[in-house]
Amino acid sequence: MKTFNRILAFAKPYPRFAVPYFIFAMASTLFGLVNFAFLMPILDLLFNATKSLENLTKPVPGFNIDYFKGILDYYTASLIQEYGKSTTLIFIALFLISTNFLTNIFKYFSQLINTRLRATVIYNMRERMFDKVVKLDVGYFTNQRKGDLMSRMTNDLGEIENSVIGALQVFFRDPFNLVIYFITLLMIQWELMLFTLLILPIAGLGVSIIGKKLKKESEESQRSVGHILSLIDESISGIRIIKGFIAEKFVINRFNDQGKKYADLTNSMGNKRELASPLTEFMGVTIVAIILYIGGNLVFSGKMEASTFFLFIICFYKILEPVKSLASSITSIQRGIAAGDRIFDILDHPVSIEDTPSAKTLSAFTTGVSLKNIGFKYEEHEVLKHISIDIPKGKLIALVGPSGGGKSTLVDLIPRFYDPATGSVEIDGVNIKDYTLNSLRSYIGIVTQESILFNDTIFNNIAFGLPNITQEDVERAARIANAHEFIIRTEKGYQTSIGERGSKLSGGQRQRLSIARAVLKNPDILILDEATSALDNESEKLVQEALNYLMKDRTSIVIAHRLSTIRHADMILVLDKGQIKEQGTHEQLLAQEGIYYKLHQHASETGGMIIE
Ligand SMILES: Nc1ncnc2c1ncn2[C@@H]1O[C@H](COP(=O)(O)OP(=O)(O)OP(=O)(O)O)[C@@H](O)[C@H]1O
Repeated sequence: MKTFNRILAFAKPYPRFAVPYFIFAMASTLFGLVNFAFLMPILDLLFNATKSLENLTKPVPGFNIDYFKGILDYYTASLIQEYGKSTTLIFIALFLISTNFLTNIFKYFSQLINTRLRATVIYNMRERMFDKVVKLDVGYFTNQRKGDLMSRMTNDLGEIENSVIGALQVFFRDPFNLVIYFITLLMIQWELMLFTLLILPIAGLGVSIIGKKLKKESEESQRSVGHILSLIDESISGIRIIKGFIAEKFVINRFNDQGKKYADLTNSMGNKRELASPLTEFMGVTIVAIILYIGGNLVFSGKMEASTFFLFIICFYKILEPVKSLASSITSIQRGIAAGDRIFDILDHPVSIEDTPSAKTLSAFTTGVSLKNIGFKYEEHEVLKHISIDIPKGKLIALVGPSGGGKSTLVDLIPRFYDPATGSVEIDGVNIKDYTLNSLRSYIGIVTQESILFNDTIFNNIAFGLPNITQEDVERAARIANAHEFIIRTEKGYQTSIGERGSKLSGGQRQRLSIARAVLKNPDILILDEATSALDNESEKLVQEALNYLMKDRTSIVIAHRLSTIRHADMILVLDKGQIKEQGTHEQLLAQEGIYYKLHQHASETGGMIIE
């Protein structure tokens, strides 16, 4: 129930939906009831049971069925006396049509409110989820979580849209209908009504058992969708490797296994879900049969009029409808709640890297960045140990070392993608945790090994996230990054869309766009993870030139793979197994004939790239 309430809370403030909905639903039900009431005089007319006006007096007002029936009898008799039976039938039929029209028009209005409620809740939930996902710590996003996250943001929300909000409609509308019909039935024949009231809960029991089973299966099935999405994502992004390794059969089998699991679950859930409605209907009809027997005998013995009994039966049927939909809602809501739980799992996930209450704005960078006795673990895996580095402003620091040595982890600590377990990162002597994240990151530019581009225009990829950027600004950055020439040769220039992850561009072009983005941001501190894949000579030259410009006069920390970059570095740090093993300039390190010396030897033989 807690999850249900939390989902509902996305519709706040409630009165904007509840008040108009209540008015329309009430009007619709009341007109529906009046509509049925007109069936009584029609039946009396057809069966020739209408009393004549002389035998009738205007009924005394009161809140009971006799009064309403008395009124109908009285006016029907008056109409018959004045216009004859056939014309009276037309009148009543016209009343029937008008009340039915009103019933449906109000029903339609109430549906409109529901539709808006549904759209609002889903819109708000999706927005809140995306907001949260973007704010989650970098460490949250592992590969297996990607598909799961996508599944929660699409399927689980869809599930909520279909089940919970659908059920909400039923929960709002049907209890109200039920009460009105119950009151009417009580007014018609309370003994008969009390009897039915006793039997109805038995019908509900089976349904609630089905609902509980469904919730468990539903959780499993949503997890399974997450796996399926991960597999699709992995296979599409890795299609070259799959084909290259002739691994199609392997991935197809893996996918089919997961698909089969999901199909079995869907099947089993469908079997249970579909049982709810026929089960209640069957129970309902059994009860109607009993009522028919008891009520019929009341009519035979003259204790109840045939038309009144008819109204009772119709009202009872009317009750079955909401009971049935309430029953199926109880089952479908279980799936929605399972989906809701998965969504709240994300919304409630703690974010550990955020501004402290006393965080200040970093407003100037004057002396340098220092890492003081840093230690870091990924869960239990110790990755960095006792790292201390001073990076004076304006210097270029190259990080080299074997793969898995901890280079990427180390640079991730500077923009606070992770916080160190021990020690501190300081800017101008102040722990970066004392600065606001936004101000800290506004001083840092990042160029990653794989160019991270988005499915948007070239302009938007370069101006990415920066406010008030003009065409001139973007062009200037692109020229500096050696990208302008190729951009203007594309179909729509800066307005050309580059496809998903920049798939319509070459590797070198992608790199130059990421460099242009960093040039435009003009950060004081640059973190650069040099691409390891070699480009052709021409492209390599263009990229290198662009990088050289980008690093000029900045404080740069480079995970370096190119000897040319490393040679220019003011200081080279050799990181191995999480520790700084060697430190110095190119010449100093070569003279030591240690790890750097070996890496350099190897790189010289393989064409200038230090790649382990
Ligand atoms: N998200 C993570 N969760 C758990 N362990 C991780 C994670 N990221 C990296 N590691 C581990 O931390 C160690 C250091 O990884 P890191 O990526 O920092 O090394 P690196 O020197 O940058 O390597 P490379 O040059 O290959 O990129 C590795 O042993 C790696 O397996």
